[in-house]
Amino acid sequence: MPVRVPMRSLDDTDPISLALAPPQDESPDDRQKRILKERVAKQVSDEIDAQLNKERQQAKRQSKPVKILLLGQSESGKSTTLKNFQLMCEPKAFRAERASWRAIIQLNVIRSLRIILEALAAASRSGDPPSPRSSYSSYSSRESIHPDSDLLSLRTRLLPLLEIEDALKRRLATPEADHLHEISSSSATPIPTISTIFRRRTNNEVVVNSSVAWQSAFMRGTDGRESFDTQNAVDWDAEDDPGPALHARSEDMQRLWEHPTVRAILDQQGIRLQESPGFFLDELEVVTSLRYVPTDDHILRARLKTLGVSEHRMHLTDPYNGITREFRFFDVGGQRSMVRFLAEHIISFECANSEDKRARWVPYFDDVEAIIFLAPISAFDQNLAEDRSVNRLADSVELWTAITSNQLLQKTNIVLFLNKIDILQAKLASGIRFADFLPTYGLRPNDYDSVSKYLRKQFNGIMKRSSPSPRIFYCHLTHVTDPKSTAYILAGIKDMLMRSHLKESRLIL
Ligand SMILES: Nc1nc2c(ncn2[C@@H]2O[C@H](COP(=O)(O)OP(=O)(O)OP(=O)(O)O)[C@@H](O)[C@H]2O)c(=O)[nH]1
Ligand SMILES: [Mg+2]
Repeated sequence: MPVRVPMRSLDDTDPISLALAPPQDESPDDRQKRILKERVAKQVSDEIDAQLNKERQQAKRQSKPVKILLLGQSESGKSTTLKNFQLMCEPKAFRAERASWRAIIQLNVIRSLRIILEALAAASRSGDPPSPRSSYSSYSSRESIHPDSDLLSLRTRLLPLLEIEDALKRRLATPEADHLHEISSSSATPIPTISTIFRRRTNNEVVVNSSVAWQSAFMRGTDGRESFDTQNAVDWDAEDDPGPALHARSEDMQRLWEHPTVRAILDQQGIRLQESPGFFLDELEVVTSLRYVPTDDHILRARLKTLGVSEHRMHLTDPYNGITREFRFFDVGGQRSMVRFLAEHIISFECANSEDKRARWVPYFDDVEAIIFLAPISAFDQNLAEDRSVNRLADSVELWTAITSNQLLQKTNIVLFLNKIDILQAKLASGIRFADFLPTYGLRPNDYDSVSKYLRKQFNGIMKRSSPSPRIFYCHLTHVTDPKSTAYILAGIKDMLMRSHLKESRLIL
């Protein structure tokens, strides 16, 4: 016969319920008092919840989006900083774009290959070596080196790969991408851009206006689930996928890159590929593997030049009070004319005579909460691609002066990133002398600590002298392709902006 076990309610065994249960010998009077006390406590708790809710709603209604402008010359790291923000705050969205970045990295590899093949062609031609061809060149005249027949046949085998560049660019320019742009510009705030989607070479670079959904051209249709984060996002069977062709020639490319004569020719022509953006030749085996999907690190290092201004919106939550705020980032393509135009006309009083342009642009830059200004301090020995007579560091200094002296921006927080410190360290360690390019540096030591300290002081001095009213000097020495150190800095900036924005909205004192 089965034994009957007395039934116990779940609450009888739950230690929390047991602890909160009234004493067993509670008198009717005590019970009355307890119930009253509990009612009062619940009322207070409900009132606090309602107040918090009200504050959140009020914050939502009252607060305008936090607008952040990313400024700096081309290749200073603005888009990479934005990618870091995305990686930190919206990692799922960041990783959803892996398939698209795979295509950009393939373009970057082909670009490096083209530079090498062109250098070989130049070296094999008798006569004078070529003149410097990029801002990464500092041609030093020496006796020319000629590629041997083995190298020339390697070159012949690799030449057809250059056609991949055109195929990828054709995909970037799919009708779908154009269509998506139309949708985005009619449903969200349209940004006046120089062009919608752009696929031409500027200084041998592919340029895309990243406000356009160019990414869709390389992603397999998906419903936005986790699959984005996996190999599923890549359409491995796409007919025009360059992956198999790159894989088939991977060993040849590695042989080319590691060939001592190639290194000598590049060196002679002053081409320092390792320092150039989108450099992946040291990882050819990985990036040309058949099922290659970029890592976070690769995405940060991929190079895609920004054209015009692109707007990115993110919703960030303040961990202290749970209030979510919209952040709008304006990534201003660093082409010289664009940045200067912005600095000198759009966001200044001087544009009184160009009312029309001002009216069109000001809504985007009005009420800018903060500017993140990037100066790539490793570029002290390079000249601008747009104007060979201008040193890149001097250009950054000039731009910094224009921004910090701008009347309209006098209340705007400006955060300075002295960026690309990894390249600066490597350059100084290799013996390149800072004082050779900046004579005022004088006889100070040619090491990273001294140079970075000196530059920090110079940028601070300029801000102090040129700012219309005193402001705090926020400055970070950054290496924005390193997500860990960058996340730490960006988290601090995010908190600062949340706080100052709340203060302005009078939501905190
Ligand atoms: N080694 C190194 N590379 C960096 C660093 N910051 C950016 N880069 C690389 O430099 C290249 C240019 O960076 P971007 O973020 O595209 O530069 P940008 O300022 O947006 O340039 P534009 O779009 O032309 O205005 C990319 O390939 C980045 O990965 C850095 O701190 N160290
Ligand atoms: Mg950019």
